[in-house]
Amino acid sequence: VYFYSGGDEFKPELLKGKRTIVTGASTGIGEQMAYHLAQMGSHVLITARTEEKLKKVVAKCLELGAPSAHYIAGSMDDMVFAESVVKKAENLFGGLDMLILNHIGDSYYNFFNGDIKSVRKLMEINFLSYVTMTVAALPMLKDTNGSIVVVSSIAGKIGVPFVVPYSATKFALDGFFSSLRQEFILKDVNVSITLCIISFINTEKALKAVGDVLSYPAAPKEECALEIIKGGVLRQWEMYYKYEHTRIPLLFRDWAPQLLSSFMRSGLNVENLKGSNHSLY
Ligand SMILES: NC(=O)C1=CN([C@@H]2O[C@H](COP(=O)(O)OP(=O)(O)OC[C@H]3O[C@@H](n4cnc5c(N)ncnc54)[C@H](OP(=O)(O)O)[C@@H]3O)[C@@H](O)[C@H]2O)C=CC1
Ligand SMILES: CC(C)CCC[C@@H](C)[C@H]1CC[C@H]2[C@@H]3C(=O)C=C4C[C@@H](O)CC[C@]4(C)[C@H]3CC[C@]12C
Repeated sequence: VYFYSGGDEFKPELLKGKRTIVTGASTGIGEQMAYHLAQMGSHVLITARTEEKLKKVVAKCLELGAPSAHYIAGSMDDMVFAESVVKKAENLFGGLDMLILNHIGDSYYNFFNGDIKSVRKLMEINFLSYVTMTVAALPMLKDTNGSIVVVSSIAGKIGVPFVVPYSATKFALDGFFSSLRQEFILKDVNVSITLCIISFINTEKALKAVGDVLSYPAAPKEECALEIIKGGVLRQWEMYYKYEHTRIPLLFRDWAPQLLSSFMRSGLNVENLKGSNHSLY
């Protein structure tokens, strides 16, 4: 099994001339994915809310060698907007090879505050918009035997404290896309789905959010972005980054969940949590 499954090798040429969408690409891992794709010669359409940042990312993509780079600004809590991103790709490129779903709405790193409205909103941004874009892009992806890449988290596989609503949206993605993958196989739909399980990454937002609470190393966003793209191109069902911070905890999850839980809690400095968000308890 090891030898026969390890045969595929990633080559940057595989992305030359491919037409891609990257969501949440104004900052963080999404921005880095856009740069990698540009360097490898892909056409990119990026999206997020902040137009000024998107403009700068597009300019850098063109500098790096993207044959074309465009942006569309808007918020993913609006499903009409989510759909319009896919339509824009159709108008610009006349087709699509890879849909990279990466954006997330703002979420706090603290005890669950009991605010249901914000849970619903996060579900719309982090989950429903992914579903909406997938449905809209499916006809084009079927034509090209393309790929869907869904960026999730180790917090979408294991219950981690202080990210209650966020974790729920990421678990939902696993349920939806892993089930959909099975149906694609049954229906001979040759569109790959790669679920990305990633651990703590050094993006500005993440470092700011966890502050002094986590004594845990953050991995580099540039490398993470490249590994996500590789996973998508190689049509892997799941990709893990960093390997040791995702695969090993996942091994413990099913066999020693309480040991894993206590290990996770032991690395936290709860007294350093920001503000007083403890109203529910
Ligand atoms: N960083 C980490 O430690 C980890 C990250 N991940 C996952 O990696 C992915 C990228 O994370 P990361 O790079 O850290 O995130 P960032 O916070 O750096 O970037 C989030 C992106 O989403 C955009 N965005 C935010 N709100 C909305 C909205 N309402 N509508 C549309 N776009 C929006 C932001 O741009 P704008 O504000 O302009 O809209 C930005 O481009 C996410 O799926 C995350 O869950 C997983 C595990 C760990
Ligand atoms: C399994 C254990 C051994 C390791 C636990 C690692 C924990 C502490 C890591 C793994 C996933 C990480 C979170 C994440 O996925 C995304 C974000 C969004 C960002 O905007 C703010 C930071 C946040 C909440 C990360 C916080 C730290 C988390 C919980």
